[in-house]
Amino acid sequence: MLFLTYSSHCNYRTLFAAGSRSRRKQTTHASQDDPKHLFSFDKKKNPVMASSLVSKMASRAHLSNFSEVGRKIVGAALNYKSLAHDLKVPHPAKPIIFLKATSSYINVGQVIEVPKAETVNYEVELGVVIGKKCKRISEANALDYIGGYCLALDMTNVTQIGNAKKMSAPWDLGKTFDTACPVSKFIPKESIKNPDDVKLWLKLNGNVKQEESTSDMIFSTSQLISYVSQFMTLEPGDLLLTGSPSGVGPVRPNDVLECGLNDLVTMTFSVRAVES
Ligand SMILES: O=C(O)/C=C/C(=O)CC(=O)C(=O)O
Repeated sequence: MLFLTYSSHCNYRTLFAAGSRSRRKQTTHASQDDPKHLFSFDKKKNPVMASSLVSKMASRAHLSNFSEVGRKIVGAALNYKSLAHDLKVPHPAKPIIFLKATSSYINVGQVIEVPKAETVNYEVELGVVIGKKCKRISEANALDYIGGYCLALDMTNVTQIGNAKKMSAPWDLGKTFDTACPVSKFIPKESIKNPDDVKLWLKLNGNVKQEESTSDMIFSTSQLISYVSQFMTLEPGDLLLTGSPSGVGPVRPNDVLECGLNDLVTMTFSVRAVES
């Protein structure tokens, strides 16, 4: 059970237990949330501090479940200079934004499904988990609204996107099929000092296919958050996929994808065929 704001009914023990369970599963950053450290003040003498602490813990527990509680996944396409160079396309003048349904999330242990007669590409990406509700925020303030991060794969059905392009139709069927958004555990915001300078890599069956720093992004993390927030309210738990560097390519049944972000997280997913 989670309490998002402090109230007279708030039960520190229950709330702490929720946060603690979540941390055990999701992170190794025990020291900063060590209960002894967090509770080394007198709650009766410091009610404001207690209230703020409870909110902070509730918020962390909530965000660490972003793939269950988030209401949208917003993607940025063609956001790496290296990919634009590979594809021989100009840099977009404004971010190219698409949505993925949250039903496309899968977590480690689940399998990516690929229709037998269609081509699905892997795309490794930095995912930004929104921490606070925001609407029409400036680039200067955008990083304040980040709650944390994850490593993500923006699995993309290029057969469907090709069909959509021919009809000038939206890309949805190529971006938001079931299993199209494999994600890692939640990475606390403090673990990444600068989201515009983290290293992403991906191996397909043990061979490196993608390896790039987010410093190659065309639009920075703050530019993307600010831009998206001009059009839609971003809410806690929403995920922003920041685009994929060069080296994207197709997966086949029984392939194994392994990817990583700095030395913070790695994740592995396998691929299976399903009927088209
Ligand atoms: O043009 C296509 O067929 C597909 C493009 C993408 O999937 C682009 C991205 O999503 C990206 O660059 O991250």
